[in-house]
Amino acid sequence: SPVIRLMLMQILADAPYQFNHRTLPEPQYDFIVVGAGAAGSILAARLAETDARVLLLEAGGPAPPETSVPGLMPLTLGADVDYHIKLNTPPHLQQGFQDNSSFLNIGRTMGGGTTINAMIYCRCHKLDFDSWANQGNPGWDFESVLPYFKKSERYTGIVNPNTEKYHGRDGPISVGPVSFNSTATEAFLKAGRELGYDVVEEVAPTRSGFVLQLNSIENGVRQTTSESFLRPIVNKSNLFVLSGAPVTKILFDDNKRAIGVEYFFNKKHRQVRARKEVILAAGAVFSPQILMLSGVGPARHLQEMGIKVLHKLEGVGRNYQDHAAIYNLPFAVTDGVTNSIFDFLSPKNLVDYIKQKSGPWARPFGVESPSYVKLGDGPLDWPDVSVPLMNTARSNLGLIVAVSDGDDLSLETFDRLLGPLKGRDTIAFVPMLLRPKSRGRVTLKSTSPFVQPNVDPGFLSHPDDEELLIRAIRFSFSIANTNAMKAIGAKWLSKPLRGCEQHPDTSKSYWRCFTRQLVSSFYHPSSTCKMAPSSDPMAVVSPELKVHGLKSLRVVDASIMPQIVSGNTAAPTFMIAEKAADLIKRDWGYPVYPPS
Ligand SMILES: Cc1cc2nc3c(=O)[nH]c(=O)nc-3n(C[C@H](O)[C@H](O)[C@H](O)COP(=O)(O)OP(=O)(O)OC[C@H]3O[C@@H](n4cnc5c(N)ncnc54)[C@H](O)[C@@H]3O)c2cc1C
Repeated sequence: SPVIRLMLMQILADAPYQFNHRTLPEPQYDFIVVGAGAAGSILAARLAETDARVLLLEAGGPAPPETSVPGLMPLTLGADVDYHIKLNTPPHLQQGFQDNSSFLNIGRTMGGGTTINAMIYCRCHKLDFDSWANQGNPGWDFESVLPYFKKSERYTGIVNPNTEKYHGRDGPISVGPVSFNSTATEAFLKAGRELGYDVVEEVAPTRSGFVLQLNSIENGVRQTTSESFLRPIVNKSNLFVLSGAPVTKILFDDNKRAIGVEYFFNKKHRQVRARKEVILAAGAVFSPQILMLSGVGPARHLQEMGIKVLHKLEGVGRNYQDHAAIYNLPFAVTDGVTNSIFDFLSPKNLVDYIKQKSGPWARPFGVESPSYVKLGDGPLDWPDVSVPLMNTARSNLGLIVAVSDGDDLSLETFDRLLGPLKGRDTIAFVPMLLRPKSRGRVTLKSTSPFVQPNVDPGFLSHPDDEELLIRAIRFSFSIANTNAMKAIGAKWLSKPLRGCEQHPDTSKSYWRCFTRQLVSSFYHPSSTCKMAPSSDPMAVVSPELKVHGLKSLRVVDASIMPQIVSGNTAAPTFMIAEKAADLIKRDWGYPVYPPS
């Protein structure tokens, strides 16, 4: 509520900057960046290092104060800073959710996903990027992109001679190890060793095993790309940031050159011109929506929608990938070994946070430690499954999540899965696929830019994905059955899901039924504007991120990933923006200082 937000603004010295302007943008800029999310905020800031004039347009409003507090992350889900898109899934899937489908959360505010996400800083695997390069994208192999990962990072952890060369120490985004591990997390890492896995550093290029997590948090305050990159340069005269200004269309001349955009601000449609380039950074759902609304995309779909085809590009909105996950595999644990909802409600902990930025409010909410393992077939040592430990499961959290409308399980499923754990300390595993073979699609629902597009995530449409997710569930149970986890009392108490009772308890057919009912998003939509050479029928952008067949238009965000990375998508998106900034500067003759 506005009153609570006002109170928080008074209490929190580090509330996000408001980026308010009293004037409207000028009629023309050199570069127009669409979307101030993970990628857009970085890109606009880097372009403004030159003397070019840069306009950054963001659909959402300023980041509200609660977003700066790591422990309050669940409050943002389903709130006004979240697009909260109901997924389109076939009727045999997701029956465990309200109305048979779950939500996809996407940030709609300054900083985009970085303002509402779980702040996990993940470098992913060397082979992710080598495989991008092998698909015809020179310059995107691991060795070439590593400097761009390091460029945005300000690592605050101690020096480790084995991994120091993979860290950046001078970038704008503060990254550090989790400030506190619960007893449950210690047990989880021990369980990994018991199962024969190493405990490894997140930035190791071939990381495989149980991982010590890194977070983008500094002194108890969330680090977003808008706070880290834009706030320090708000007074630069060549950068104009406008929030609350959704772009509705790209404007083209007769030569298919992007010459500006149409946007909506203060109840009016307006136009602004770009002298050099328009750059879409609206994320994997909205960059394809804007392209399609502008007549760029799959011809038949555009015609069906009554949109004049300016340029046929079959790949726009296709090739959609997300880390399909079972969000909640909850286990009861001994009281006190994990974070509890009551820690958040204690007045002492609130005062600690306000005074010293310490305590549970200062910690990343939820995931403290992931594991990356290979459970599928294939010759390479390239993990295909991740099972993170959530140190506070939803049963414990029922209260908060229900208030924020973020929990979308049906009441019946909630009751069977989490009911038996009510009032107990719990942990949950989140088994997920790192490189799903299924592909989904973003299509238009309406020609209105204010109607969210359809998102069909394609979950389990490839049969191998279902098999692997079942293996991932079983792997979660092997973790729970280790001595280390038994020592903290890990116990499966959930009742069989309705509709799955006919299958013998914990049999493969039971888990198949369970998987189909509960598969959902891990909030990592990507790959809908695939970077690939034009010979690839799904290609949307070139390795320079220029939209094929059009001029002066690029896409720079998570949508360009040819294949989703094997881990959380924010840090790879920072890298994409850092690299794109240099590609653009070089093209226009601005000085480029290659990162070390
Ligand atoms: C709940 C949640 C938890 C997550 N947890 C993690 C995590 O812990 N670690 C991690 O690495 N990743 C995490 N992610 C994913 C990560 O945040 C995203 O992958 C990342 O933000 C994608 O960056 P992007 O630049 O492609 O898009 P976004 O960050 O989504 O930015 C796109 C921006 O464009 C704006 N926009 C959209 N349409 C328009 C328009 N028409 N005009 C103008 N602006 C527009 C949006 O409002 C948004 O601000 C999480 C995501 C969510 C939602």
